[in-house]
Amino acid sequence: METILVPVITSILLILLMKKLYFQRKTTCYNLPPGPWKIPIFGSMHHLIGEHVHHRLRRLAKTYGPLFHLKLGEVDLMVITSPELAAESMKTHDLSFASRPQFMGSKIILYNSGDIVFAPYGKLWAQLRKICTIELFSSKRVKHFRSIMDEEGNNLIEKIRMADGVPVNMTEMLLSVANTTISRASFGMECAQQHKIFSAVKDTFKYMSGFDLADLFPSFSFLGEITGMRRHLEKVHKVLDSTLDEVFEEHQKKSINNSIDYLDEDLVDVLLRLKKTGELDESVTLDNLKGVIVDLILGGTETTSAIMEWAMAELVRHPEIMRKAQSEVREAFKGKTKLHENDITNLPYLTMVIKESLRVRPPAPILVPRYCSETVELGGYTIPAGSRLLINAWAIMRDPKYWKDAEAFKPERVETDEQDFNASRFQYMPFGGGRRICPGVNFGVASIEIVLAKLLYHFDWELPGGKRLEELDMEESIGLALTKKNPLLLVASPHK
Ligand code: HEM
Repeated sequence: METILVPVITSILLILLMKKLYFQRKTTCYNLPPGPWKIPIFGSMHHLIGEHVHHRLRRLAKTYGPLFHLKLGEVDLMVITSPELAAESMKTHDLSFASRPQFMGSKIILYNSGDIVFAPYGKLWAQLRKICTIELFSSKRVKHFRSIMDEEGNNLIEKIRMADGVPVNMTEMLLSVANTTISRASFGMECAQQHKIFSAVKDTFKYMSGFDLADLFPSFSFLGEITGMRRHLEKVHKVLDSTLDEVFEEHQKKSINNSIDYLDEDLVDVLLRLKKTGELDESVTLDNLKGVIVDLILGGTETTSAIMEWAMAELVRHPEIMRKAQSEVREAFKGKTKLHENDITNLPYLTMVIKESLRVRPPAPILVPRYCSETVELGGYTIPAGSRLLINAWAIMRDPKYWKDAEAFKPERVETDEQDFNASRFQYMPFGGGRRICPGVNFGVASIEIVLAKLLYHFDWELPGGKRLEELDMEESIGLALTKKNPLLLVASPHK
């Protein structure tokens, strides 16, 4: 019976899809950017198979130019691979591209995309974004959170010390530091539900890329049913939602019994205070606040740990650069038994190492997709309303047209090239750009800086088992962020 059902269902599906796509095609006739050849129904999907999407998209840009078009099922996807066009989309036409596409994952997990990352451009997004800028990541608050980063950095140093020369799994340890830092900033010191929440979030990110069948054929929502995606997401959402409810309730109870000082507030406290004091628009619900917390975990954990991991791998591969970075830190803090975060403010060479790591290994290589809300002209082509836009920041930041010796890891280049985090020149934009630029830049960079400074100050580093530097594999894997495929194992010897 099953053997008959599968081809029957597939055929019905194909007929329905063809009919729909045929009628769609007849109604539109735009001057679209060029793109590779397509097959019926699936369009250019087959061009994305075989390697990581940022690599594949760079290869396609070499043939079709800095703005090309992919038809992926029902979706028109535009891909930008030049700073000029990135600026056009994020500056000149910032408003037209300020929205996000709506994915099944973001709708189910993030309260109908009622969070910051996936909210369509509009009133809700503006409210949540304002909370981020004024409250969650204000310089005062980030300064306060630096003490959490400091403590977590010290705990890491102790763990590595205890390994006593046995190779340590830096990948695992750095992720744990990033997770604990975000957890403490969000929920406070003790959060019994932390692991449940983090593992539920981890369970969902693979459905947020927009490349799932249900997201490429959005008007055929039953595809989510057939592939099992909807069921899985709903199950995870239920666990995540009820656990976040518990955390919010506990915080609410705590705030009724005690008044909490500004600097003792964790991020859940801040969100609840804003809700209680009526500083938020009435349309902002508790679900939106839970969505914000999920965003902080999604956006602020693996991105930060990935860059610390890549930076350590690059430093170990380049002993000259490692020596220079270590000399800077060791000279600055000579004689101290412990580095305090207050001291870690003026380390220009370390900042260069971080900026260069973000250039060669941006944690979000194709940023976060944008949605075109009105038809615009871009680079001499028409981008129809409803198209999705990807900016291949990874390819732009490795383009030899803009970067000398582009593939090489050279922190010194930061002295001559402008690499600011605000993407004022769109050759460098690890945090995106325009009005949806990452709001967690200061938080992220502070944690990376504090942890790396401590690692470099306290230890000398080498590969285990007498491995040669060239043997350190730098293979990539893409999950929530661009990470090393294989864990980074290093031997640490305490610096006397
Ligand atoms: C090295 C660390 C990080 C990198 C490379 C990074 C990168 C990015 C990128 C590329 C975007 C999309 C920007 C765009 O569309 O133009 C983004 C958005 C976002 N990031 Fe980050 N991020 C980092 C750390 C953080 C941290 C620590 C947090 C919070 C704890 C955070 C929260 C967010 C949020 C909420 C958004 C959505 C903004 C919006 O849509 O308005 N990120 N990030």
